[in-house]
Amino acid sequence: MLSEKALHQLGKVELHCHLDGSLSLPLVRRLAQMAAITVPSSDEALRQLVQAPADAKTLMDYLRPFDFVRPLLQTKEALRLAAYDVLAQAAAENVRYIEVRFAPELSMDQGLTATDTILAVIAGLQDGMAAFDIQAQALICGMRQSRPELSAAIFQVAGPFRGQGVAGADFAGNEADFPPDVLTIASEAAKKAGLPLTFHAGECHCAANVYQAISAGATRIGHGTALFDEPAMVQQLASENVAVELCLTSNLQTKAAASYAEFPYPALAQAGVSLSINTDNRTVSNTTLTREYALFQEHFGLTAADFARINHQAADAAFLADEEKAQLQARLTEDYRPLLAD
Ligand SMILES: O=c1[nH]cnc2c1ncn2[C@@H]1O[C@H](CO)[C@@H](O)[C@H]1O
Ligand SMILES: [Zn+2]
Repeated sequence: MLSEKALHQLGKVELHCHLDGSLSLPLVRRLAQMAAITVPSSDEALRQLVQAPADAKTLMDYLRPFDFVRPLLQTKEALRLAAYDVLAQAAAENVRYIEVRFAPELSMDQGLTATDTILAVIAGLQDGMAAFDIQAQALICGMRQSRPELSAAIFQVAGPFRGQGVAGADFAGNEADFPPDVLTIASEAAKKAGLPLTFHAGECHCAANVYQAISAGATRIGHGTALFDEPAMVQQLASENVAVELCLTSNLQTKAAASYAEFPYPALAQAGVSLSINTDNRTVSNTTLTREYALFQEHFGLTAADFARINHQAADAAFLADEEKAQLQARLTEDYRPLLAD
């Protein structure tokens, strides 16, 4: 068993982390002040506003705290501080590389353009990379419930930033009512703009969405929870090298998985699917990446060798240029060498 401290010290790669779901409480207070929004003075009361409700029964219940956060992220300064804040948290738990995702359209209520939001987040990531031992890129989310034409336009604007701070594109939000095949215009636009695609899919007991996402060109799947009892599709992911971004705590909160026993990790690992372990939302899910590792150890028996394998798989699935990917792999090899020595 790895101790809490040993889990904390492991080098990590995180591919699925939402900016707006991962703001630290001190930053929430600071942003609220900047936006002249009154928030409760006790941390406990504030936490209730930014955390998924304990009685959430669906993804849509889980997403409620994002409505509270949205007005806090309407300026370039706020977005820049937010990106820095997430890197500070990730670097503190030895994340070597992270892709931080956000939806430009949710920060355009007060006049920012999509380009403004992207530049502000990139600037915050650069601040974080200068301050901490971490590499980072942004992933641009389209919101499924919005007009696909809006997501298409945002991806078009984001395309030129590929490799200059932007990693790729994603779709988040209401999956049950907006499956991948109603978003064709937007996924085509992402691909045309040169953005590799990951897709939240299989988070609403809807394995068909995973299939649709792959057909739409996704090379990674966010969650994939519904793959639990879909051996044929699991096999397809393995043979097509489609990577799955696992988000364990989040899946229990949204009821994407009814229990640990219904989480697809064992089936995916057994089939050799490329995996990563992720928080999804540090604040909304009230977790850390280290805590997720502890849960994987406790419930699925992962060892240092498993964490090494999964982090190398995550690095391989990262939307990074070959040279940067090789550097990241070398760093992970160094990180895990002392743990894997016989
Ligand atoms: O697990 C999730 N499933 C689907 N959408 C999500 C999840 N977590 C966050 N978001 C959505 O993504 C937006 C951009 O970051 C958030 O505002 C939230 O609405
Ligand atoms: Zn997510």
